[in-house]
Amino acid sequence: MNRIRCLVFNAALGPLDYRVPEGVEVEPGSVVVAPLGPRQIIGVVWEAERLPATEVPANKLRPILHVLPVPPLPAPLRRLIEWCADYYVAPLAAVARMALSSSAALRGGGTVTEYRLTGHEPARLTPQRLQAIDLLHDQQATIRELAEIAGVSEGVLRGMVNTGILEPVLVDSDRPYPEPDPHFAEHDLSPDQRGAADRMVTAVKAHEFQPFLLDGVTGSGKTETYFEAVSAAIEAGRQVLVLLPEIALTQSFLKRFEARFGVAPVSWHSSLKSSERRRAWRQVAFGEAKVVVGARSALFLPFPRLGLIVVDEAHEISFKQDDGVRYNARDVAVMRGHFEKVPVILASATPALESLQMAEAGRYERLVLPARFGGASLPEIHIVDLREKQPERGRWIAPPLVEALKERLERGEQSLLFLNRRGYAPLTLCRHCGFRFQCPNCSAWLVEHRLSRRLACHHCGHEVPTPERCPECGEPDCLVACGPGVERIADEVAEIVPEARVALVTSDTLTSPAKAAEFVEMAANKAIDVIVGTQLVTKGYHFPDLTLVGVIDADMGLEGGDLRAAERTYQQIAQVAGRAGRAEKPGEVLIQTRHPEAAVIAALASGDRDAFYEAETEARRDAGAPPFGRWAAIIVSSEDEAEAKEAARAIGGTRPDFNDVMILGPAPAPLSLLRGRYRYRLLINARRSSEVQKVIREWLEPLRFPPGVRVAVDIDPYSFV
Ligand SMILES: Nc1ncnc2c1ncn2[C@@H]1O[C@H](COP(=O)(O)OP(=O)(O)OP(=O)(O)O)[C@@H](O)[C@H]1O
Ligand SMILES: [Zn+2]
Repeated sequence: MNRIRCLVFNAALGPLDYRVPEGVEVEPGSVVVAPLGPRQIIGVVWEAERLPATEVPANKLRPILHVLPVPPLPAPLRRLIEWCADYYVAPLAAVARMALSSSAALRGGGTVTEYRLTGHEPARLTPQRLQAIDLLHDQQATIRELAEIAGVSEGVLRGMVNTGILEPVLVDSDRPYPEPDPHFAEHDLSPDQRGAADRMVTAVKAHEFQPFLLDGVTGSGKTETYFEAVSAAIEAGRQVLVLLPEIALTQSFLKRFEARFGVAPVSWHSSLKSSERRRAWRQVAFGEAKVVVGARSALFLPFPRLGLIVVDEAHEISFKQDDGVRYNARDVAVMRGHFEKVPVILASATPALESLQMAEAGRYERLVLPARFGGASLPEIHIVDLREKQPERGRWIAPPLVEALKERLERGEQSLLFLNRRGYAPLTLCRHCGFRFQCPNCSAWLVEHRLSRRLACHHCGHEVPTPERCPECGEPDCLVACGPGVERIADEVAEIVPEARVALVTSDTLTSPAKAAEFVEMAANKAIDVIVGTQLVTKGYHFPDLTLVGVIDADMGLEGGDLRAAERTYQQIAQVAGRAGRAEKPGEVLIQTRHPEAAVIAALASGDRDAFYEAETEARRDAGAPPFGRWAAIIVSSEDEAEAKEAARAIGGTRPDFNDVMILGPAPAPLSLLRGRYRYRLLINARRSSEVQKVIREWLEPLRFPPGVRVAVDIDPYSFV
């Protein structure tokens, strides 16, 4: 058989058939280069019977040009790609592209030239060269990447190579990673940890699909416990994938992994240099990289010998991708485990209701760690009713929290204040004329960032310098900040306890893995007294001297009114509370709220997680919401408002009529303008058993739209804006 079918990476084309020239070997999964008109395209050989296409007569078939020097995408990964395309109503090629995530890796191994400082510094330097020298310490990368880091042109750097300030280094992109040693530093596990670990290890050894919900309170040692399963997989000669929700968490994970296994694992995330990406992808594909820790995109790496998947902090919503292929990495991880026939561990102290429900139904095995490791107790939780205990005018920290902060400082212990809002203030207006700063590309207010003296949109990244005068009425010094952001809270802390060393931790300050590492280092060495942070500091971290957690505004997350608002609030506050008192010294948590009577606040105060989840489960059941019913969204957008509206109306006008499917809209999306595109949404609610995907596919397939219109389908949406 020398006819092959290829999945090609061109949005406008379906699968194409080609001929395999004499002497060339391909198999399903092979990555090939094929001609398309005068151009060349990359394709993946696929089983023809699984990928219908129009048959081309044999004499018209063009031969493929060559096979790329990488192993074929393994069959379980091909099945996963098909499943994702089908489940998330996405083009197969768009999903497959996520597996071929390093184009350099596809071209083969070989060497890359990178550059680094030599230490030689001429006496006279241009300002640009000085800037480059300042910023390139400890960096080694290609000229293009260094230019980005240093903020100078590639020409400047080339000049520096010529004068010996920078030197070339040849890097072999196929050099292997050091191997983790499963027995490097084994820990004695507590009886609860042992019980859970044994179950997971048995499943790893049996090499069978088994999802586990590792449900352990904060500080119970979930990481140490699943490390046992990782160890068993390495020993069995298999590869392991650990998914983390954020790059910021990777740093402390790398350290802990190294302490247990002797070397750091291979990491995979969006800020890898291209040479690191190429090396990691190839080492994974050849089965050489043993343990990979990564963000959700690591899920599509071509592991040939996977033995275990771990999803840590599995409840995190950042596992949901909200553009391109809109998938949920937690769910896709379970499916990959299914196709690979390996166990999948979902670890969390605050599991998603969906995951608990799967455990209830017997589909996941629930392993419980009911207590903190080493005898530490869970922190005491107190509610601060803001209606009775008001902060001073223009302040946000109420007297009980002020007192607690001062006390910690006197005792030399650390505090953490949590507010999930970046910047100084969420809204800025003119005192004189009432003008409000709005994003030109989005229906959203600009957020003041005082540290960088800018007003920024948190949706599209649009930024302007904070003006001296109101752009509307021209008054000078008339801008007022409304409401708090973390920067404002940090200022307030500095006023309350001026001697305290305050660290602001948000995605604006922890901008790289190196910055994250620096923060962890400082906090662990007690060079920080008070941490003020967004959701970035709520999970994963383990600082033994941190004994006070203050939640500035527990009501904030409840305002949006979205399906998961209460659950998310519970998770966020329980996680941040879980940072307190993790070692010998007991922890205390103060939660500021105007609604102490709200079910979620009451549950947090009493620590009665089960009651909260039960009530929430009943509410979801009544509403036909997940996991009992299905939601899906269709989002229509265009830069032209009328065009978007017309397309949404056309979709609405052909809505199918089913008894068990309810279709709402089209209506302008709550965020009706985003990144310059006008948006309309339709929401679909269906009973669990009905096939929402099939309904949507058949509904949208016959419709045609102008080229400027985008129609996105979001199955199991998390975002309702
Ligand atoms: N068996 C053990 N031997 C030694 N140290 C342990 C053991 N189990 C846990 N620890 C230590 O206890 C601390 C808390 O454990 P870990 O961070 O794994 O908890 P966790 O359950 O992941 O918490 P969270 O969900 O809050 O992130 C860590 O410093 C960890 O190294
Ligand atoms: Zn914007």
